[in-house]
Amino acid sequence: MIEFRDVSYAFEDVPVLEELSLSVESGEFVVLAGANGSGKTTLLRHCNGLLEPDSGTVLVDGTPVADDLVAARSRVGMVFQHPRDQFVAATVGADVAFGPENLGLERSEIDRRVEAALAAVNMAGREDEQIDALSGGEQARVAIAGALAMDPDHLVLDEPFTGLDDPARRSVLERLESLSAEGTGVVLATHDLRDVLALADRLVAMRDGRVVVDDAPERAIAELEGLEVRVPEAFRPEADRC
Ligand SMILES: Nc1ncnc2c1ncn2[C@@H]1O[C@H](COP(=O)(O)OP(=O)(O)OP(=O)(O)O)[C@@H](O)[C@H]1O
Repeated sequence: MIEFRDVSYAFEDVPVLEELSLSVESGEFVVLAGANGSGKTTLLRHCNGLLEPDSGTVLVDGTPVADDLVAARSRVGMVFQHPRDQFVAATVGADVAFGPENLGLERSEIDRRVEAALAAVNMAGREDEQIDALSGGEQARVAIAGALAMDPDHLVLDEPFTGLDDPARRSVLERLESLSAEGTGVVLATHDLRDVLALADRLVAMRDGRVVVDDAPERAIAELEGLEVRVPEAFRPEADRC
């Protein structure tokens, strides 16, 4: 479980998270929505200690992140908004293998994970390609594959669909759905609620650093008015459709 308990955080003196509490159970699929600047990225960066709360606590499986950064970072797989920030190797295969290698796994298991993770993002067989030579969408897919290959207990993804074409997006969604069914907790921040609402157990929406909606998707969408969250047509009440 990932648990935020009364978390407050400010950049300089500007409050960004305000006494925010939220829990995500193992195996739960939570979609995080909210207008630009509502605090989603700031919240997610607390999951593995990239940011530390000014007050309050973030716990991963019961242990405060600050007490055991290594445990938090191996349990929580993160996919950042800007994939370039997370590459550590020059080629696709070496980058995706980096995390499993650090876990000390056997070579055959590492190779199996790299192959499966690349297949899940429609990048099968592209291990030898240079990351610098990939398009933005392809780099985003490699970043997701890197997190998948860690086989983490929880996956936290910040706008993972930016630049992804439809087949890649569908492939990633299918993988997230099966991971969640197998017990991996998924937290996905996105502006693009297309398709993800059908998979989500909960939709959490933020405004001004607080959680203002936390409900099953079908109920939550009725509470999103005024939050600048665009609800896909299929989920809107018939009267609101164009
Ligand atoms: N490094 C930083 N220094 C100062 N202020 C920051 C920094 N990062 C974010 N902020 C501010 O914190 C607030 C929340 O930003 P955050 O990126 O968490 O929002 P978000 O909900 O993820 O937005 P978006 O949907 O645009 O990605 C914004 O007002 C932003 O300007």
